[in-house]
Amino acid sequence: MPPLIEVRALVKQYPGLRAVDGVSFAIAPGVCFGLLGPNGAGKTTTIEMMEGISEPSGGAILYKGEPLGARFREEAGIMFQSTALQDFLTVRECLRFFSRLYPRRASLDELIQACALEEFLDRDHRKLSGGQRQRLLLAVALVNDPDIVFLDEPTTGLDPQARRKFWMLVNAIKQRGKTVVLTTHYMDEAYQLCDTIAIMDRGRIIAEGSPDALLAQHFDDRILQLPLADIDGHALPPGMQATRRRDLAEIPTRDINAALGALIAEGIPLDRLGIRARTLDDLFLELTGKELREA
Ligand SMILES: Nc1ncnc2c1ncn2[C@@H]1O[C@H](COP(=O)(O)OP(=O)(O)OP(=O)(O)O)[C@@H](O)[C@H]1O
Repeated sequence: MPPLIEVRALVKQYPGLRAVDGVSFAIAPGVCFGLLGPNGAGKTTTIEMMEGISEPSGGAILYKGEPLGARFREEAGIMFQSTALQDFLTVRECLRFFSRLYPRRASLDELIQACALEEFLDRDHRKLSGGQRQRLLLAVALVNDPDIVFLDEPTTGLDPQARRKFWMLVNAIKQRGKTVVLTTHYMDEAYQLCDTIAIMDRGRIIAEGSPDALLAQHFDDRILQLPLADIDGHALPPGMQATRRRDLAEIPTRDINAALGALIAEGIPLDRLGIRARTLDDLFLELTGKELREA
C-alpha cells in the first residue's frame, strides 16, 4: 500500500543546533505511528514540519504522494496546545468555532460522545481538568473528520487514570481507520497505542519497527527482580550480573530454570521474586546508554 505520508531526509537547522538531522520514514494509511524519544530528541520539531506549521531546512514531506498543500490541510487534524483556544468560550462554542473553519465536518454530537465531553459542554474551557482539556483538544483536532491526526505528547502531565482514558479514545480513532502520528516520551503509551515506532535521539532515528518486533530483535532474555535487601550479604552465582533499579536488583537471564536453581543454591530467598519482560525503556537504554526518562 502506498504511504499516506512520507518524510524524506528531513532536516531542521537552528542556529548552532541541527534539531532534526536527516530523518526518513513512511506511514501507511490506518497505522498509529509513534515518534519516541527523550526531551530534546527532535520529536516536536519533526511533527511540526509534518503538520506544515514549521518549514524544513532540508528534505521533503509528501502527503498522498504530493507536497503538503490544500488537500493536506483539509484532511489533517492537529491536536493544538491549549493556548490555541480563545478565552471565554465554552466547550460547545470551541467545537462550533473550529468546525466552521472546514468544508468537511464530523458530526459534533458524535464527537462530543466519542471524546466524552457531554458533562461539561457549557463550561468555560479554562475551567476543565487536564484530562478533560486534552479530550476537548482531541475533539477539536477531529472536527474536520480528518484522515490523519497528529498528537504531540498528548498525555504529558495527566494522571494515570486520565492517560488510560485518553488511550481508549485514541484506540477508538484508530478503529475508525484514521492514521495517527503520535509523539511521546512515555514508552508504555507508545507500546499501548502504536503499530510502528521510530525511536529518536539527538535528531536522528536510531530504531524503527513494531514495538514487539524491535524488542524481539534486540532481546532474548527475561529480567529477574529481587529486593536489594534479599540479595544483601549473598554472592551472586557466577555469570549473573545485577543492575539496580530503585530498591530492586535486576538480573537478566536467558534460562530462568537454571538461574532460579543457582539463586536457591546460594541461599537467596525467592519469596519476593518478580520476572518481567523487556520493555521499550530497556531498548532505549541498550541503544543509547541513556534512560529514556532522565534525558
Ligand atoms: N525555535 C527553536 N530555536 C532553537 N532551538 C530550538 C527551537 N525549538 C526547539 N529547539 C531545540 O531543538 C531540540 C529539539 O527540540 P524538540 O522540541 O523537537 O524536542 P522533543 O523531542 O520534542 O522534546 P520534548 O519531549 O521536550 O518536547 C532541542 O534541543 C530544543 O531546545
